[in-house]
Amino acid sequence: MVSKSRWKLLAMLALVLAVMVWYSISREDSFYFPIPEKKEPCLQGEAERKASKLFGNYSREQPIFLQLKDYFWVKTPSAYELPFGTKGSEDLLLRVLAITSYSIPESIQSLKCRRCVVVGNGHRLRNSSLGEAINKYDVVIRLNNAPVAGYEGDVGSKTTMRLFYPESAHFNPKVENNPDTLLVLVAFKAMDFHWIETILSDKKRVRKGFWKQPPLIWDVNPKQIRILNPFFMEIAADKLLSLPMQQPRKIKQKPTTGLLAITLALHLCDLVHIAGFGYPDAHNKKQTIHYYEQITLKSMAGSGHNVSQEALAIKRMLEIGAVKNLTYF
Ligand SMILES: CC(=O)N[C@H]1[C@H]([C@H](O)[C@H](O)CO)O[C@](OP(=O)(O)OC[C@H]2O[C@@H](n3ccc(N)nc3=O)[C@H](O)[C@@H]2O)(C(=O)O)C[C@@H]1O
Ligand SMILES: CO[C@@H]1[C@H](O)[C@@H](O)[C@H](O[C@H]2[C@H](O)[C@@H](NC(C)=O)[C@H](OCc3ccccc3)O[C@@H]2CO)O[C@@H]1CO
Repeated sequence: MVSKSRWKLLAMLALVLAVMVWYSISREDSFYFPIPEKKEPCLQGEAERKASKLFGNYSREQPIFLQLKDYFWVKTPSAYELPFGTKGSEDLLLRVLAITSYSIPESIQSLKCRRCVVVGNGHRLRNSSLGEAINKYDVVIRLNNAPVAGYEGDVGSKTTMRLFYPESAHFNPKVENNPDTLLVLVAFKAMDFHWIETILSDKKRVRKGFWKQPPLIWDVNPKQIRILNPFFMEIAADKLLSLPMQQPRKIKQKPTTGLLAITLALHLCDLVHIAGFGYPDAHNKKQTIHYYEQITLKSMAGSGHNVSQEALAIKRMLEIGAVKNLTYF
């Protein structure tokens, strides 16, 4: 016969177990009883296979970031000037790569299947509550000076990479990035290389030559800096937007940083999701375009972007399943 005290002990144990189960479920992180996280299935090479329909068979050998070691081995110099190539900016670039020349971190390189999300700066992210979902991707790519502080619920807080140029660099990079965020410089003109050189080697800053004043003091760890291979700009411009690579006009046509980031993600990742992409239609003069500030399409006059052409390119990517959209389009 089981004694009364044994029954009591069993009842106590059952109660403790029940509390543990309840606590685990209510915490959602399943500390006691791990439930496998329901992540999107990731198929190795899937993004590349789908993207080849858009890009054709372009070289997958191209490095994501420019590094001194690759640069010296380049047999044929770049055919295009910035932002589509490095022609004419070689000396400046070499000086930059002598200071900062790092590759993809092992934590990304070693992933068997890379799930990536590109977070555009569009207003569609406002009140989206996508923050938690965004933080779950292996690689979160953000753009320009888009903030996370105060918007975590909608846009998340993880930032694996942030693409930027001097005029779009956040003045307070430590607040809006993680300590290991890769700050990826997209160079549009030779002065952009010069700016990063002056920042990293603390040389005399130059104020002229920018269309908007970039930070003069920029508190970042040089190990976080990467220089994006202009090849991706060439691919986005040529294959997605059919832009001419040599443009004589003053306002040169170029892809937006977001379209560039999607192009890069299709090269780097196995699964590519996007969020926060899509502009209001051209007649909508009052709709604010960003999730973090009140500006309209008018602010983009003179930018050299063709947002309707880009929308078509993104729609095509969605149709063939190369990317999936977390917001509406
Ligand atoms: C005034 C101006 O030059 N605005 C440009 C701004 C500005 O320089 C930076 O925000 C820094 O202040 O940068 C751009 O882009 P921006 O920083 O606005 O947005 C980043 C990317 O998100 C996508 N986007 C944004 C808003 C929206 N409603 N729909 C979207 O799809 C786009 O793909 C966009 O690239 C840029 O770099 O491309 C493009 C904008 O033209
Ligand atoms: C991805 O492009 C970035 C951004 O989205 C564009 O709006 C911006 O366009 C600027 C353009 O690059 C500038 N051209 C040059 C040669 O610098 C243009 O310059 C006109 C100008 C010059 C001096 C003072 C004010 C304006 O300004 C455009 C913005 O209005 O380019 C970004 C990448 O740099």
